[in-house]
Amino acid sequence: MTLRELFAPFGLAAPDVEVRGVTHDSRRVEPGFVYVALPGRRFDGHAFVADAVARGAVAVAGARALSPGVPYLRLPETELRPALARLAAEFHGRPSEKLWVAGVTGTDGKTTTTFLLHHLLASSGRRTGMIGTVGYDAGAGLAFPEGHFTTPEAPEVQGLLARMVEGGLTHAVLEASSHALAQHRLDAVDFDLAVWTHLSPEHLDFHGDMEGYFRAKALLVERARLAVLNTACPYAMRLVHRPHLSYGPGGEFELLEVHEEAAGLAFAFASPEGRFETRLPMLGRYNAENALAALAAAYTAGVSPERAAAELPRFAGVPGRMQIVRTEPFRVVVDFAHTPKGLAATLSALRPTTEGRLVVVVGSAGERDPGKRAPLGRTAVELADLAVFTEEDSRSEPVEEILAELARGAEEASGREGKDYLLEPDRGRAIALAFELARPDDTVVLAGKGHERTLERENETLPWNEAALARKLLGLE
Ligand SMILES: CC(=O)N[C@H]1[C@@H](OP(=O)(O)OP(=O)(O)OC[C@H]2O[C@@H](n3ccc(=O)[nH]c3=O)[C@H](O)[C@@H]2O)O[C@H](CO)[C@@H](O)[C@@H]1O[C@H](C)C(=O)N[C@@H](C)C(=O)N[C@H](CCC(=O)O)C(=O)O
Ligand SMILES: Nc1ncnc2c1ncn2[C@@H]1O[C@H](COP(=O)(O)OP(=O)(O)OP(=O)(O)O)[C@@H](O)[C@H]1O
Repeated sequence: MTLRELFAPFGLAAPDVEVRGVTHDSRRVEPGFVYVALPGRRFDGHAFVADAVARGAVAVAGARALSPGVPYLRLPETELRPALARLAAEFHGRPSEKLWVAGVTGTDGKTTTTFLLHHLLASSGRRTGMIGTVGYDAGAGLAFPEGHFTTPEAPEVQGLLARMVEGGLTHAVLEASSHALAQHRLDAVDFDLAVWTHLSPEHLDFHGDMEGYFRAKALLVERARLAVLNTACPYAMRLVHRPHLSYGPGGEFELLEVHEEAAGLAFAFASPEGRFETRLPMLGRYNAENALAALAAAYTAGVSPERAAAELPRFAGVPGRMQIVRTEPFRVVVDFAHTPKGLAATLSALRPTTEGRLVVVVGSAGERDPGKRAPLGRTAVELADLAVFTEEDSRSEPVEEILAELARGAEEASGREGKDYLLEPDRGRAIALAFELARPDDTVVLAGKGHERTLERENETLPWNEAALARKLLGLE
């Protein structure tokens, strides 16, 4: 594509030079790129215009009075991010228009519902890609890029969608974070479907209040042709004026019975095509709700509830999210929970199907949110029977100090009797210790690392794969 073609819709005459990319980050500029300067919290992208041009940018977009020496698209500041999205989409040939695209939004459940929908579409013969917190799959299997977001910036989103189109994919499922929606990262994505899980207070520092948070999420529903809305979420019910299908109590898709078992969930659901029974190899009752959302979403793409019910038992799970490593003689689960609330949800979800004790291995990251350490320690001993406190990306902070904070929280726990926690700074040894101490019918939860592929220490970054390490220590591989 040439610069003339790319800038014409913005009313700027530009020469016929070939454009080779679009980016908002001067460090990623290569010869032939268009650089879009964005004002940020830490930097003002306009300060890097000269740098971008020196690296070979053939044009710049920005909001300030500048003479960069290459064609300059000057826009009001509020239009820069939307323009970044539009330029990236045009550069990549508007790939979302060639795909059936679903966006999944909500406070919790986005990753799980995205994976479930991807599974239902792919297993019923639709070549499907995915972009989300865990990573992306543009057709060649799941990739776990470092520093990956839930929803990447517009140039990455559009680039990945273009790879999907080139690879012959026909469907894509995207996690849509509220940050991404507010920051126009998904502006130029043509959504066929919006899936809404539920809304509860989060990220209010960014959005101001619940209303701002709701408005950001609502953008997805307003932009999509059709929505799948949760009847149990009052915020979703404010969007029923939009074309939609409902799931949840009284909805078109409804859970009829849910049984929690050691290796997963067995449930029945009502659908527009009748009642079906299925099994989901996932733990946690809320995952039946995520599955229901995915069943309704897949239905809108033409996957019958009968077919979907037959495919759910083959779901491989979400890497690092309540991932079952094995079930006997004691159960081992890897989960990403790394906040007090997340850990409480995970431990509470596992308790009903744990006949023996609940053992948790957990740590808290260095250089991040130190205030959560003591509450994490406290939650661990209040809701588990035994906690092993260990490292979790301690970075430049001494592990012992982080462990001391976790232990301090544990000591404050109500109803605590005696010593129900241990300290082992080395994560691998901590996991091995938990396995040594586990008895038949116990559940051992390895919390905090989930799908992540590195463990950060002061002077080294180790490759990490918690589920693989657990399997190795258990002699399973
Ligand atoms: C709070 C937030 O959303 N921050 C986003 C914001 O960062 P910022 O305002 O600090 O940007 P900045 O570092 O000041 O830089 C300003 C501009 O100068 C550019 N720059 C900077 C330095 C340089 O040498 N050259 C250069 O061009 C930057 O690329 C940027 O365009 O603008 C950046 C560029 O667009 C984003 O990458 C960055 O996301 C950061 C990484 C982030 O952590 N975002 C999180 C909060 C996020 O989006 N999370 C959601 C999930 C939330 C959830 O549900 O949990 C997600 O979708 O991942
Ligand atoms: N439907 C749901 N209702 C309430 N809580 C849920 C639901 N689904 C998931 N959760 C909780 O949220 C946690 C994260 O789930 P998931 O990864 O699917 O959400 P997410 O919205 O994608 O968050 P992230 O982007 O951080 O991964 C789960 O471990 C569970 O505790």
